[in-house]
Amino acid sequence: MTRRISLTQYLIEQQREHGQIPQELRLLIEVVARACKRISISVTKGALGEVLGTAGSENVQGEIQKKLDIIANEVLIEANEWGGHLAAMASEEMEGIHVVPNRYPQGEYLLMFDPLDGSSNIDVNVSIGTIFSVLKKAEGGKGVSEDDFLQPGTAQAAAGYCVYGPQTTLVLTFGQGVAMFTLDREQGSFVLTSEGVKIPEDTKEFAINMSNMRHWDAPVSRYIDEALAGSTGPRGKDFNMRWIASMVADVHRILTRGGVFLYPWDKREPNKAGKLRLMYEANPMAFLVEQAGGAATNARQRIMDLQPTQLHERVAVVLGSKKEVERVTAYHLEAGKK
Ligand SMILES: O=P(O)(O)OC[C@H]1O[C@](O)(COP(=O)(O)O)[C@@H](O)[C@@H]1O
Ligand SMILES: [Mg+2]
Ligand SMILES: [Mg+2]
Repeated sequence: MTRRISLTQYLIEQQREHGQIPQELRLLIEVVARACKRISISVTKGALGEVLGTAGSENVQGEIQKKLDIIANEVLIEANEWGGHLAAMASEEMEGIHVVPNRYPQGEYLLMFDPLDGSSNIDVNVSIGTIFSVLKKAEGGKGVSEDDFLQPGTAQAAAGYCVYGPQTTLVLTFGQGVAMFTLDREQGSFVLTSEGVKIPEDTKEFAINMSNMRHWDAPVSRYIDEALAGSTGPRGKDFNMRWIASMVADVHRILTRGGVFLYPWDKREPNKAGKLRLMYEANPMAFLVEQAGGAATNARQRIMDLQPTQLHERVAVVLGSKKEVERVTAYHLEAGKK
């Protein structure tokens, strides 16, 4: 039975008793959690809060922005910029970095986020979320620039997400395991509901957008064909499929009961490494999944080892139950081509 302590208590415990997190980082996570609470309130209001629908603008990736994409981005920036823990922020929804204005105290951390993940699910009342990753600015050097953000996932000081579903759940790692907190709406606080989260090594459940099948690379088709062949095929067991189309909700299911998630490179846009973003989606999720005993690759290499070359870099993603991720990766390495 998990101890029912608040997020604040948990963080203080990590800081004081286990010496795992510096005070600045603890306070930063508290602010992010507060912002997620505010986003959760907006999400829950739905049509009543006039937060549904498109905003009539495009983000830097050329994607139509939903009202909630913009609201969530603003909430995260406003909540974090005056706290004194950050040097700068970067978001999927903004072209350049957002440097903490001079009027506020400057900190040494860098915060990256996908303010609203699963945008296509907002209007249809399906789970969506916020994904975030924290890096530390390298010591020395004046000011802060985009280059400071270009650190591999292994450098993350913390990562997490908040999923806005039937429950609002905050999931966190500082590199010492994964903890989950459920929002108690009456108390207005996140309460620890699961510690030492572990993803089973084996699974019988995969998540992939099957409508892209004709565009897949041969190793992806091989893996899915074998799974679909079920108990009479080479895998000797029946597989189930799930695709929520909110990475945050698909990863939450995998952290909860196992499974494998794939958003592979495909032939639609051959020059694009993948659909998902390395800094705002893949790295934080890879950190969480590895901390829960799973694995995360771009179908060839460990995601967290990749050296980013640009803020909005895309990447192919295979993550979840370790043995399945190893299998998909091995099929790609065997094939030896993209
Ligand atoms: O439309 P598709 O191909 O199902 O893609 C769904 C994927 O796109 C995403 O929605 C991309 O994230 P955003 O909504 O933040 O742009 C992922 O959450 C999800 O896994
Ligand atoms: Mg996203
Ligand atoms: Mg998004």
